[in-house]
Amino acid sequence: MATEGPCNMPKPGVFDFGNKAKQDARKETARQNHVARLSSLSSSKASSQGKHGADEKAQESKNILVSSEDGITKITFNRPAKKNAISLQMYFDIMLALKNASTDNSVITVFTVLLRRISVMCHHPWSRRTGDYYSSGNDLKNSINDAGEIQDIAISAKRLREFVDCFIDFPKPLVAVVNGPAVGIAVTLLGLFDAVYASDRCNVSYSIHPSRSDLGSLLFLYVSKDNGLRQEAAEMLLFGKKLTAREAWAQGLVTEVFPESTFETEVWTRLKTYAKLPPNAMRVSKELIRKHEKQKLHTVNAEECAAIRERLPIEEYTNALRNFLSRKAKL
Ligand SMILES: CCCCCCCCCCC/C=C/C(=O)SCCNC(=O)CCNC(=O)[C@H](O)C(C)(C)COP(=O)(O)OP(=O)(O)OC[C@H]1O[C@@H](n2cnc3c(N)ncnc32)[C@H](O)[C@@H]1OP(=O)(O)O
Repeated sequence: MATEGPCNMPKPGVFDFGNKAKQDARKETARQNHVARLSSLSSSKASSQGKHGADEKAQESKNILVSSEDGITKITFNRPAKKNAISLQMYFDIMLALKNASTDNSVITVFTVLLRRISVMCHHPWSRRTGDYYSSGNDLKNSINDAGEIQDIAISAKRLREFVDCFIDFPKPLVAVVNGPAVGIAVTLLGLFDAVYASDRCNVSYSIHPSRSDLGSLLFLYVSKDNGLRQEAAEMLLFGKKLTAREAWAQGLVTEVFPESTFETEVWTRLKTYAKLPPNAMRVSKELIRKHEKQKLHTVNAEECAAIRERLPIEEYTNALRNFLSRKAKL
């Protein structure tokens, strides 16, 4: 049986587990391609990191834009057609952007989404509004290979651990400007920022269907703390309860909520002021503030990724993916 080249056989439905035995060879090739893809992304990351010095120009990337101005390095999600779902390439682009930002001349690093301009029938020729979503979380197609099979949870879990570690260890002030709903890992990461500014049109949710492969322990650590909010945190993580920006603020996941109409102006004015503060003092201060919890975060991250690798209920996960991909289920 051919194991390379285009597949002219009728394609089995996504996750159609019947009659797959004949396709073992092709599946193995697809698996190897997937691993090779992950490895090549990983090694291109390493080689680009070698090339990028502290002051070199920002990386070029379609779905993750990086720019630096007024002491602020901006890392911008730019995949609006997919609600800013984070593809494999984007994970690596973000890691590279963080690595570069940690040594560039900027004072603060900010995550945000690209603003889209839409034409509206009103006094102003253009009205500005944010893209739909801050991010819809992990791209659910990341763990599917060319043959439509669930693939390589182990390698993904390892990479995921490295990815989250980049946020835990980031040395400069890290700010999220959340001007749209956030889902899944995009919410988990919020707990690792030094400030999270949200517009009142944003909500956060953890995903109601089990396609979430992030098990939420990192986030629980943050939002539950000792502040008596353990049940509320568990409700979001276990049952996928969607929180408004204000509810997320009450849980300590958002620093401040702004009205959508003034969000951009207020937030960026503030950030530009912060970026004029003494950078070294901020770095040292961040190091001291985070020092004691860092080890705990690394431990929880490692445990979570090990649980993803060893204990993820594959059947529930594949069913949920199948339902999403066949448009039967959404958040
Ligand atoms: C360093 C390497 C690391 C390796 C990484 C391995 C990964 C490990 C796992 C990490 C743990 C993370 C967990 C999570 O983040 S779980 C959360 C995943 N997200 C979701 O479950 C959300 C799914 N999306 C939805 O429910 C809806 O799309 C949504 C409610 C967000 C919006 O609905 P709406 O009706 O407004 O829009 P559409 O559904 O029509 O979406 C428009 C297009 O966007 C595509 N889309 C949206 N979200 C995703 C997604 N998360 N993954 C993939 N694609 C997504 C959607 O399919 C539409 O595309 P088409 O127009 O082509 O159909």
